[in-house]
Amino acid sequence: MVKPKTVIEKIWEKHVVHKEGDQNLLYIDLHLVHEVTSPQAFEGLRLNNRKVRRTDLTFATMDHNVPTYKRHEVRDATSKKQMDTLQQNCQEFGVSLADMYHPDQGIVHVIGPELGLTQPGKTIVCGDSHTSTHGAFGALGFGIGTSEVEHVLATQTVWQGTPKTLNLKVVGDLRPGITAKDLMLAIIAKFGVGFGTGYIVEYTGKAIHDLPMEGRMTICNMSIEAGARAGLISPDETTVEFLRGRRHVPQKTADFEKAAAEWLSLATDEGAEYDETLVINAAEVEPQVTWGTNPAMCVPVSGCTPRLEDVNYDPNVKRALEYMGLEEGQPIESIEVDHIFIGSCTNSRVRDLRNAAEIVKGKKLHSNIKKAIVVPGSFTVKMQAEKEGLDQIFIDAGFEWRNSGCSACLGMNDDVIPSGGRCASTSNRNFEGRQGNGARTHLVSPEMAAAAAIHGHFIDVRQLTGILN
Ligand SMILES: CC(C)[C@H](C(=O)O)[C@@H](O)C(=O)O
Ligand code: SF4
Repeated sequence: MVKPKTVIEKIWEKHVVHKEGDQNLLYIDLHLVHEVTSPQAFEGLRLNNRKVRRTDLTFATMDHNVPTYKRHEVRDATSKKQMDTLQQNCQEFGVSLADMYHPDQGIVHVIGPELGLTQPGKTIVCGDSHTSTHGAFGALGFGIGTSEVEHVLATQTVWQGTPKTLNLKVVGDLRPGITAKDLMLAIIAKFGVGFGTGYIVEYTGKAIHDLPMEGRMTICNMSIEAGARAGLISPDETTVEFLRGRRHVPQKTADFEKAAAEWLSLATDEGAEYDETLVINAAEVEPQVTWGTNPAMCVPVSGCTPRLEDVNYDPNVKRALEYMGLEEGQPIESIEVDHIFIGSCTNSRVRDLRNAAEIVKGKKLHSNIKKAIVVPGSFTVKMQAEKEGLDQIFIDAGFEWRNSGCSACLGMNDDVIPSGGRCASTSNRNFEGRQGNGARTHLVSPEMAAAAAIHGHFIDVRQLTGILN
């Protein structure tokens, strides 16, 4: 009998082209490039007189630094330089680029799946930690450093240590009104920011496979916040249907069906073993809100910030509460916010925007809110959302409707939260200073961000939708 295998083992084995001890040289099927982590890599090629080995497997976009308000107004000199450099490098090395005016432009982890570049079974790298997002498709997506970006550009391979595998098993069903973001925040809150260290995580269980691709991307995206090397979900019919008809998948029906059959065969076999298994019950998950400065500092919206005596006077908790300007034991619902950010590679796809718009529709921003922005993950998302009239729903409520990019997810462009500002954010990181010096970030789902926008403080969105009274 053939030994049952996980999707991780199946993809891994197909891509190891050379081994030295514990180190494996992996062939890379797709290399995504952005302006921040590529300049030195291209410079390295230039100095060594090398070419990009597979320009056909390399795609670049501008996302981190692009202005989302007025496209042509790049105020920051470093941002401008990085974008100009990417433009020149792509031209010189023959790499296709979606620059900030290109219809395919968007956050690198949004456009890969959107264009059908991301496919099951592929090894995908990018000089960006959230490359794990692509794992939603049953692909192995790794974030790599700039020197590795150079290595992949030159050789289309990368060195990786042999991974350990972890089964993050989600039992039970998510209750109505609970999102993939809540589930992932609850997973990190339960198992900690280090549970994935050294592992490639596969998310399994019915609740995971019931999620649409957007929700799966939200889950896999945040694997990195738990220290995982990658996170993925076995491909299934939902994966196949999402990809059907996209630009880079086989176009003829017969060819697509053949590819789809191969993709489905990659799913983890019944009885396959993992190095480690963790279990969470989806039915216990409530809407989540982070109160601290890492994603595990998170509680249900009905909860409170920790009491110091309950956490042994943990200095990290104390410091986080201080930075966040919160009291110990403070009810989450009493926390008032003044900024709202709906966007980032975690939650900026059309479905995310639709879900937020549903909450906002016909309402107005609360007077506590100084600024609320909606930043579509890509130009394509923006166009689709506008076609559906979502932009108008947000604008009527008092939100700003922006152009696509990473925006206020990180303080690398003009969209920063001011010092002392408190933001309900749909992004993935709440580190000190992440959204700007002294800015305070609370990670939530798009629905919860929308609810906070209307009420000026955190509130269980299920109260607004009639799921809870
Ligand atoms: C700028 C880039 C290297 C960085 C990353 O790797 O994740 C960014 O995308 C982030 O989210 O902090
Ligand atoms: S949206 Fe945020 S997390 Fe995603 S790639 Fe951009 S900066 Fe990184």
